[in-house]
Amino acid sequence: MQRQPLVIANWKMNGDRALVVTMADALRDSAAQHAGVSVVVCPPAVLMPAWQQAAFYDNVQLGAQDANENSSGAHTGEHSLALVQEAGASMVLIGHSERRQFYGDNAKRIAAKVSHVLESSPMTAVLCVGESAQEREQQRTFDVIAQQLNEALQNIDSAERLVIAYEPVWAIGTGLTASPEQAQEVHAFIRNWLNEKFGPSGANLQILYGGSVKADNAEQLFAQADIDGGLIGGASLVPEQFVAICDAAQTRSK
Ligand SMILES: O=C[C@H](O)COP(=O)(O)O
Repeated sequence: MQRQPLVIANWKMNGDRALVVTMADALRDSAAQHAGVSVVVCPPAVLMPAWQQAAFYDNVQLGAQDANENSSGAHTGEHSLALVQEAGASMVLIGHSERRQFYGDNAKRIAAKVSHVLESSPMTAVLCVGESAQEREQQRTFDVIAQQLNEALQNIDSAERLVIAYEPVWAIGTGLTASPEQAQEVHAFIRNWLNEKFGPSGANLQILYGGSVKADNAEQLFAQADIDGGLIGGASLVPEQFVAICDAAQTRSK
C-alpha cells in the first residue's frame, strides 16, 4: 500500500493572526500543486480558532503542538485532548525534543500522552524521536531511537493513528540538516523497528523527517525510500517556503 505524503507545520511559539490568514491563502492558492499531500498546520493553541475560521473549507488539517496526559483538572496553562479536539485538531505532536528538554516531557509522560491520545480520542499521535549531537558522535543513534520508541510505545499494540517524526536534535533550528542518506538510514531503522513491533501495518506507518527542512533541500530528502514527508519548524512560518516544501512532497505521490 502506498503511503500518502504528509507535511506538518509546527509553528512552535511563533506566528500571529496575520500569518494565519497569509498561510491559509497561500495553501489554498497552491492546493492543486500538492493535491496528493496531506498538509497539517500546528499553530500555537490560541490561534487554532483563527486557523479554523481562515481555512475551514480548505483541505488542510489542524494539529496541536502538545496535549496534557490528564483529561481535565488543575493543570494551569495546559490543554486537554478534548479541548484541542474541540478546537478542530485531528493530530497531536507528542514528545517534541523541545518539550523533552525544557518542559518536563520525560519517557513516562510521553508514554502516557501517546496512550491517552490513542485511547481517549479519535486523533492521530505524531511521536517525535531523535538523538543529540553527542549521542550521534558516540555512535548511539540507533540505541537512542530504539529506546525512545520502546518507552513511548510500550503500551500500544496496534499501529493505528500513529505517525513517527525523526528529528535529530542537532538539526533542529540549526541550519544543519541531516544528509538524505543519514536521514534515510535512521528512517529505515525505524521502519524495521515498527515492522518488528506491529507487523506489516507498522511498517506502513508514515515516518517524517524534521530538522532544518527548507524549500531547497526538501525534494532530496523526500526522494528517500522511507521518508514520507516532513515536520517543518522555521520554514513553516514563511508561506512561499512552506508551499514549496508541500510541492516537493507531491513528488512522492506520483
Ligand atoms: O517541529 C519541527 C522541528 O523542530 C524542526 O524545526 P526546524 O525546521 O526549525 O529545524
